Amino acid sequence: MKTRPERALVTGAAGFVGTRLCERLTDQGWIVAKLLRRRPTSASVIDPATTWIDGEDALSERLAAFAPHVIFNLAGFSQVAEARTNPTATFEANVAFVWRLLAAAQTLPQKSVIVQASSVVVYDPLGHGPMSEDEAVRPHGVYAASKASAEIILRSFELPTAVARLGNIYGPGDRNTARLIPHLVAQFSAGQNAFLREGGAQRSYLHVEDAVEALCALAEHAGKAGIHCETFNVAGLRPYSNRQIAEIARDVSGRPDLKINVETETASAARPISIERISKQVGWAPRIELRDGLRSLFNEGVALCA
Ligand SMILES: Cc1cn([C@H]2C[C@H](O)[C@@H](COP(=O)(O)OP(=O)(O)O[C@H]3O[C@H](C)C(=O)[C@H](O)[C@H]3O)O2)c(=O)[nH]c1=O
Repeated sequence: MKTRPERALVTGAAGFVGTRLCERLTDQGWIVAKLLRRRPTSASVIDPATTWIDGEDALSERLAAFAPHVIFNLAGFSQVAEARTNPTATFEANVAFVWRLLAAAQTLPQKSVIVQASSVVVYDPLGHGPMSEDEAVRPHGVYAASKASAEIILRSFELPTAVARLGNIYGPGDRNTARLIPHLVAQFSAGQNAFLREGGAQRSYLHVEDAVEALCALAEHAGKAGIHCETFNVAGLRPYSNRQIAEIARDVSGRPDLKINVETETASAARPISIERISKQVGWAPRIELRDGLRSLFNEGVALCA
């Protein structure tokens, strides 16, 4: 722990990764302010000094009063399908909000470090070889375009910034069964078969604890003198097909009798995500192996279907 606690603003603080990040920062002695899209239903969780609701207060004034050392921007739509059906709201949350946040941050006398949650979806899914940060971005679809647009904005402001291009994050606390792993855990825990829309699609999964470690390491890295805007892939070591993920999840669930129903099985090219840059420059690497991470979801009795 640092001798003098630092101040962090976390946007998207009520989300899956945001919640874990806030816990981790608080545990490490940081003073954390949370920016939420909407007021939580339980009024008791609101601490007006450190919980801000987007749209209720002038952002610049709040920022000036709190003077965060680091702003972790995790706000916005994080689901591909949801973004596709809500393009205007996605633009507002994933693109316009970034502009407003940076415009406010730019006015601070002491520049905050910005850590932005972007996504590996900015890469061309049909490209070849490992996805590396040197590759030109080629977003397909509304969600990917919103993430790529935010990156352009971040590069255009003169603030110390680290962009984390996150792979698929999983772990305790993700109760959104519209994502593959929560769907599998909910189904197998309830003794039900699983359904895959596409068996062959490949993704590099990363445990939320590893993701949070990476975000904190990037904050420290971006705080070093002379850094403007740098981009880093943050993902698991190798891609797995949806079918492989489902088979591992079924294996560790202890229910080998359950079925994995697959709608289509197009073989898709595996695009591993290179994490060489963050390993070499920041010294981060994932620690939790996928099978262990999935097993702990079942062992901890995470009732995702509750
Ligand atoms: C829920 C569900 C999903 N799937 C398939 C659809 C995809 O081929 C794959 C993964 O889907 P999921 O929605 O879990 O994740 P992505 O669409 O890759 O998006 C996620 O990872 C990226 C990097 C982000 O940036 C997004 O923020 C994040 O939500 O499983 C099924 O086949 N059946 C199901 O019931």
